[in-house]
Amino acid sequence: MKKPVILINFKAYDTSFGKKGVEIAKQIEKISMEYSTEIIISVPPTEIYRIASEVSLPVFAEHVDSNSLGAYTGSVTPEMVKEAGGKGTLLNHSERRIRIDEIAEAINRSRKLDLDSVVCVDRNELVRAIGTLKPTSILIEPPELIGSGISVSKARPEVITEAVEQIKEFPEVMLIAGAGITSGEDVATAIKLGASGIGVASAVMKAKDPMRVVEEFVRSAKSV
Ligand SMILES: O=C[C@H](O)COP(=O)(O)O
Repeated sequence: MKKPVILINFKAYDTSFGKKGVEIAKQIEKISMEYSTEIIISVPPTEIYRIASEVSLPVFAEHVDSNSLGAYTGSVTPEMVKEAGGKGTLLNHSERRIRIDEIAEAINRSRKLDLDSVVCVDRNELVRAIGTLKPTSILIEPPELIGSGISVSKARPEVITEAVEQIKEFPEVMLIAGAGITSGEDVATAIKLGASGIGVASAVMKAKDPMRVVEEFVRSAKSV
């Protein structure tokens, strides 16, 4: 993962899958190329293969299961993500919590497969505990701000600065901030507060013109 990290989580909006999902991914790819900036997208499991085949962006899973291969109906494992063309995974998103032992197992399996892991936490108290597991990155998101349009950068800047302090114990782990990121200013503020980048969903996936939004985010991230 490269700084500034811009991670766009597709979630499960009506724009997140099928032709619309591919279309948004292609628009994001255009901006990524134009600005020579890596943009990571995390997509639903059904879309990993399709989107990874259509664009050159790093495609992440929104979640993986940590069970081993075998008789586990419905599971999506790191091995499957890798085979589908994925480059990494989100873990423990507020909308998809998993246990700490599952997080640890998923990080280790991902690492062995050369997949990046981005572990979401909802509060500063968890940064150290997750940092010791050495994921590629920790994404801190106060849950009450997710999807609110009120950004963590403006409403809870102390969450970012505290997490940035705590992550210093783990120099190989990056700290990303998310929740309610809506404007270029939100992106720039998060980075100025010390974050390595941002995670975002609704401002892009629900936008009338996602390209315009992504372009504004990238320009702001690069301007800091
Ligand atoms: O994974 C992304 C986060 O949950 C942020 O979502 P949001 O940008 O809609 O607030």
